[in-house]
Amino acid sequence: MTNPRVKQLFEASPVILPSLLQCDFGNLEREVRQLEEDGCQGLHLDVMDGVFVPNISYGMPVVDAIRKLTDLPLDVHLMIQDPGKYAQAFSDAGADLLTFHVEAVDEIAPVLDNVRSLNMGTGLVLNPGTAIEAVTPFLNEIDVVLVMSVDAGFGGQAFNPVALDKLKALRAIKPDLILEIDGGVNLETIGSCREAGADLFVVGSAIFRSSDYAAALDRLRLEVQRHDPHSS
Ligand SMILES: O=C(CO)[C@@H](O)[C@H](O)COP(=O)(O)O
Ligand SMILES: [Co+2]
Repeated sequence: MTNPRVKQLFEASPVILPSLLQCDFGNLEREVRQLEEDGCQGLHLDVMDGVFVPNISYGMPVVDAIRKLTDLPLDVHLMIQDPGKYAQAFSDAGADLLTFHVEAVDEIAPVLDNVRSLNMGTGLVLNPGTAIEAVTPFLNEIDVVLVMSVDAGFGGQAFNPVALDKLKALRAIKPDLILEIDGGVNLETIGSCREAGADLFVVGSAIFRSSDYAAALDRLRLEVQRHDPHSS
């Protein structure tokens, strides 16, 4: 891994990554500063195109604006058709780690090559209905598998435990793989995600629906610690 911010993010794991989808975009700078002050070590940015998923969020200009506000690693989750077409633009906008859905491409390998050649970390994403066999042929070529615990497209959905079996299976296949979980991760579900092997925890509602982000983050971090599979 040569991208220094991605290296920094992985070295800090286990890490909670706030998903900005539900932040106050009218006060983006204040939101980012608050998360920095609260000790966040990376940000998760959800890009939706209204085609691959039935929702539209934001694109390169917002990633670029966030890049100008912070040096934190930016984990960009592409929920778009034809992600390879936009890899250069997201690199230019300041993405550090670029993940895309296996369901969104016909041929995975050329898109991975493209992302890697742009010096971003690379990751493949699996929706709850997609089996891990869709990513297993690529595990030596990627940095992260992002396991969705909701169908991609919206924040605030309920956690689907099918993700836990996938995390466990992937961890068993490749013990040093970085595993990310996204969707419905909250105080009730984050412990089981850690036990199943997750390193990066994307959290939207459980932070942004709280009036005190710092307290919400502290409770989540404590729960991750309590369920660390490496501690006795
Ligand atoms: O990728 C997505 C949704 O498609 C996410 O990153 C959500 O934004 C997470 O939000 P919560 O499920 O934690 O509310
Ligand atoms: Co996401």
